[in-house]
Amino acid sequence: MQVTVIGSGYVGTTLAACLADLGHDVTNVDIDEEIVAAIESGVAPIHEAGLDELVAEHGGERLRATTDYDVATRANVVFIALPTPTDAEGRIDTSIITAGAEQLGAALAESEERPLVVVKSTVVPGTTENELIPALERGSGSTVGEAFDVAVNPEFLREGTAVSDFLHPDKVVFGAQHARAYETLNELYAPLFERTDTAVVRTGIREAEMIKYANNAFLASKISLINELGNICKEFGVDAYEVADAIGLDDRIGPQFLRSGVGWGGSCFPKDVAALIAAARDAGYDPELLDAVVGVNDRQPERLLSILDDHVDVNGERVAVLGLAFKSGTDDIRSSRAIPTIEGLLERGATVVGYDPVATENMRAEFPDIEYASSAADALSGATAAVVVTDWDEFAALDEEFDAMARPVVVDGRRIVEPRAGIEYEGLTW
Ligand SMILES: NC(=O)C1=CN([C@@H]2O[C@H](COP(=O)(O)OP(=O)(O)OC[C@H]3O[C@@H](n4cnc5c(N)ncnc54)[C@H](O)[C@@H]3O)[C@@H](O)[C@H]2O)C=CC1
Ligand SMILES: O=C(O)[C@H]1O[C@H](OP(=O)(O)OP(=O)(O)OC[C@H]2O[C@@H](n3ccc(=O)[nH]c3=O)[C@H](O)[C@@H]2O)[C@H](O)[C@@H](O)[C@@H]1O
Repeated sequence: MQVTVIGSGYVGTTLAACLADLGHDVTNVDIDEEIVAAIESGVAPIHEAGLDELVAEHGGERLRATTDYDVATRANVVFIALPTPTDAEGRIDTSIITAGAEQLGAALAESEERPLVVVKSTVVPGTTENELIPALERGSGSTVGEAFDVAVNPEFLREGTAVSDFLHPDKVVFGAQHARAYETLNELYAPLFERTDTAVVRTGIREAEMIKYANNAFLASKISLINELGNICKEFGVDAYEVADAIGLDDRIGPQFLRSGVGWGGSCFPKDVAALIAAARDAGYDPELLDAVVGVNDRQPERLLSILDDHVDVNGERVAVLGLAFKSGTDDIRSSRAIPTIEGLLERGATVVGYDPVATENMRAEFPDIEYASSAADALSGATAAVVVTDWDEFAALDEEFDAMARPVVVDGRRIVEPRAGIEYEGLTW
């Protein structure tokens, strides 16, 4: 099929490269000319395992990129994978996606086919019907069902494992109003369904929008709950990871997302939980539990630092921050727990030296004035303390590197460093 993907960030690029790999002809549209040039020349514009290979194989051929929305006139399916950030009050900010939908509508006015426009971005229930369809109609001067159809197909991939998650999903969700839209999505995903046993959920547009928020809210809540339990464990001298291993054996709980520590960050949990809270409140419901989920998460970096305070006064001391990305496997630092951790250290008068295998340049834009090391060993050398914020595998292998510290205080926010003789080690929830 001919596919256009509007927006070529973490989701749009992964989606386009994977659809090209499944045999479709795909074009990414982005306003960023560097991203477009990268894809055209077969280079992945973001760091994602497996993406380099797919973009190298298909870029410039079955996978194209352009800044021109008019390419959508040739498409059977057009995905919208534009950002849906939150505003200062935590509400979803639909300005980018609405403007994109209107621009897409204008391009679709020239369309020969009746393409299916698929909302991939995460949007609060009602957004597609109340804002995106009207924007497409304004742009095209036509109505839904006449010039184009609309569906919602939320994305559940995780950064760091985006390609593998997309190609091996637990489920795909098709939200639509008409059989024709389900059929088109089915045809598009058919090569994937042939390879994997995937649950397909056919539902309405609002339900599909809500399923995405419910999924993220549930996962964020699960982590905050294990963090709350972990904080209590710590007070009793109990190892929260032993407790998590045991409760995870209960099928009703399950073993995933039970790693307690410095909390959840990233481009989605923080903004999506905030947007759901704001939308619920606007609708007249007070989401007390979700407020607490955010509250527990906000507290974890400060708890990490207060454990550090118990070991050492960091004022005037060099402190290594191991890990800057919001999780391992990505260079994304959006809402990384490293940010409040660095802020807290700077407030305490510490000299901060950060290290991350891939996210340093992104963090440099956020904190241009701290020092960045090119290896964990360099970061630790001469440091009075180290805090671990991201669960990169390489931190598990650190050993004699700690010997070069001025004082080997290590506070681990991710249960990744191997405690050993000679270091003053303490974990956040164990
Ligand atoms: N990052 C993730 O892991 C996931 C994100 N999502 C959702 O997917 C959507 C996109 O997220 P990301 O890919 O992370 O965003 P992103 O910020 O990585 O990428 C967005 C891209 O859109 C481009 N763009 C901005 N305005 C544009 C316009 N008017 N026309 C064309 N391109 C434009 C930007 O240059 C950028 O390349 C959001 O709604 C997000 O909540 C859903 C599941 C996973
Ligand atoms: O909507 C989105 O953007 C995506 O958000 C998350 O994916 P992502 O944020 O990429 O990464 P996760 O693996 O979920 O990790 C999120 C945060 O939770 C933290 N986490 C995760 C698991 C855990 O047990 N403990 C924990 O603290 C991670 O360190 C990270 O900071 C969801 O897992 C995806 O399903 C969803 O598509």
